Amino acid sequence: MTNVAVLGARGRMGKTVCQAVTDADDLQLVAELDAGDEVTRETVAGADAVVDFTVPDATKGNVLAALAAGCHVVVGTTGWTDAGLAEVEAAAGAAGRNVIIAPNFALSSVLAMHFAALAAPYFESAEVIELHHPKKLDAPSGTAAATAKKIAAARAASGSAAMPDATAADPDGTRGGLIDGVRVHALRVSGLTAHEEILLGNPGELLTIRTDSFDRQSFMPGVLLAVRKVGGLPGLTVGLDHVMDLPGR
Ligand SMILES: NC(=O)C1=CN([C@@H]2O[C@H](COP(=O)(O)OP(=O)(O)OC[C@H]3O[C@@H](n4cnc5c(N)ncnc54)[C@H](OP(=O)(O)O)[C@@H]3O)[C@@H](O)[C@H]2O)C=CC1
Ligand SMILES: O=C(O)C1=N[C@H](C(=O)O)C[C@H](O)C1
Repeated sequence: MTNVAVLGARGRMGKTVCQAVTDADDLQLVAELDAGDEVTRETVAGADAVVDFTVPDATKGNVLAALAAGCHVVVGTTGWTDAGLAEVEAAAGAAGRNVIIAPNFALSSVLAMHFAALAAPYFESAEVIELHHPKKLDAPSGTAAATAKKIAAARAASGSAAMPDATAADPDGTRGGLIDGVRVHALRVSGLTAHEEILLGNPGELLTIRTDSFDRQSFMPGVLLAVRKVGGLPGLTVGLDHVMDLPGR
């Protein structure tokens, strides 16, 4: 039996994770913590693994505290910087505990990112559109940022030329943000949950890769997989694709 503590337990994702852990035969929910609760050896109540779905401003502090409390950590919260990841990697090494951070635990989204990276070298244009519920705090989504970075890395590795774009003026920023040279567009619309579209184009053809999370249940198989695997993946792992060991990575 693996003991699990959930941080952000009163949030949209945290509540869903608490239920999924409770429903799993091999996992036991031992602590539900939220804003205002300290993360200590006592409050995590013997957890082997801590799951963090909180807010970008709090997640790094939570991860460092959970490592100090002797736990492995699985993180879904977005907003990570390279410096923050390096700090966590060092802390995990020092504590002898492991951390998995994934911008998206939905299998459809992990596969969409993977397919986009595989396809990117074959197209001259690539842009990312992410669509979310209006209560989301950060933009662009962590998933869209990761997607853009994977596309950019694949294009760089294959020596792709710069994308064609004749835009000479964009005073209102309607061409979207640029992440590693890839355009990213963020939509916030009531009724949506979490969605992403990746458009890859050549003269006369278009490949559209789309992923839709209609329900937060979609993230649970990935979260539980990470909880079950984190003890065996030394140090810091970023992205569920590494946990799933996808072919062609
Ligand atoms: N990786 C993935 O697959 C997914 C990632 N996410 C990401 O997960 C995060 C949470 O999303 P969501 O559940 O929708 O957000 P919510 O706002 O619904 O939940 C966040 C919860 O964390 C609490 N909280 C705030 N500060 C702290 C703290 N210091 N310690 C503990 N808890 C705290 C909040 O409390 P209060 O409201 O009182 O501030 C709230 O209950 C976001 O970054 C989101 O982008 C979301 C879905 C999937
Ligand atoms: O805030 C959300 O809802 C989501 N956040 C993650 C992100 O920023 O990529 C994952 C998913 O898109 C849902």
